[in-house]
Amino acid sequence: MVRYEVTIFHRILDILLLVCAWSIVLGIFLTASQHFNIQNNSTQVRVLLRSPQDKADNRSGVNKVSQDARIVRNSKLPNCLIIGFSKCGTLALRGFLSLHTDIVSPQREIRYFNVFYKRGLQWYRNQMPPSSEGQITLEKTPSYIMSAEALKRIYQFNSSIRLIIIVRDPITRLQSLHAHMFQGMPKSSKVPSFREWCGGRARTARVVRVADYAHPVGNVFKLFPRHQVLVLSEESLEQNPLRVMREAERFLGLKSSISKTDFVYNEPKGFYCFNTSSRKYPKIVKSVVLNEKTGCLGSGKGRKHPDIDNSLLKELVDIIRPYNERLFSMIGKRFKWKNFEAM
Ligand SMILES: Nc1ncnc2c1ncn2[C@@H]1O[C@H](COP(=O)(O)OS(=O)(=O)O)[C@@H](OP(=O)(O)O)[C@H]1O
Repeated sequence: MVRYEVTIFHRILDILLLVCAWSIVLGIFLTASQHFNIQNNSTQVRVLLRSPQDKADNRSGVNKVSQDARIVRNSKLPNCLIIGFSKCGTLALRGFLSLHTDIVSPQREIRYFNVFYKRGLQWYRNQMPPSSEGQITLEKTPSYIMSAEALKRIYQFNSSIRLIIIVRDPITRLQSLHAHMFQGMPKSSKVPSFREWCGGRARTARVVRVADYAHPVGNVFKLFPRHQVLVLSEESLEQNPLRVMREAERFLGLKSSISKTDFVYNEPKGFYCFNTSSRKYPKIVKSVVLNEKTGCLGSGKGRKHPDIDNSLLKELVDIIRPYNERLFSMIGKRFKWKNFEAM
């Protein structure tokens, strides 16, 4: 009886050992096949980019649709951000930079660091266009600079990221904002005049919220070293986009690839627009919302600004000038702003 029980016990032990051994073999097999699959996938992506045409297409961002779907895995998180300021030419700046063969950029403002942060980094990455090794991924959300919290998040995300800031004559920025908020509203709606909108007795506080660049730029400099931050002006971008592109290329450590034939001055629009016959134009059409026929940014850019009477102008200059001076001493350069030069 005892012998019989011992035999049964040995049989059960044998079965258990056999099961264990099979589990180990199966485990090894599954890990190996997974590993093989990953290797295989990345090889697939690399092989896709191997032919000279593929490489050229990918560098210029002109990927065929069928390839796009597969290369999308290759999207990278941004290593350069345009963080502000709204109404200061941020779209033109991002668009013109997208002319560079080594820069890719999503079409929309992603607002990850201030609005959609909870969606996580994988979501943020998924918003980026595909890029090849060595290309810079550039995202622009002009409201980042107005949030100290967003700036901290950017620092935590990548403390060596490159940041671009663009500013503009603050009084023109006020006019631009007014036009943005009220132009195209139905005649029946009560639109405040520019003077009313600038505020009555509470004018200073109202105006300073828009016109003080020094405070938000100071928040950037509290976190990031100066050499990682480029401050540009809308006026230079508007008058000489090529010169601004050269400055940005140097800042990003890129060889110059944007040329004067990439832009054309469009008389009716009153701005430089993309040259529709440039070989880079198909890439631009994918990354910037524009009028495809003219190559100019849409009607939301270059609106007619409200007039300012002389007494209001003088008042605004007196309020704003000290803030400009703070900005200039902080960034170590001055911008010639016509509203302030004249007074
Ligand atoms: N090349 C070119 N084409 C069109 N517009 C140009 C260009 N360069 C600079 N700008 C100026 O850009 C201003 C809009 O700024 P943003 O793009 O930063 O606006 S936004 O915050 O994204 O809404 C816009 O302001 P408004 O003129 O007040 O509409 C333009 O003056």
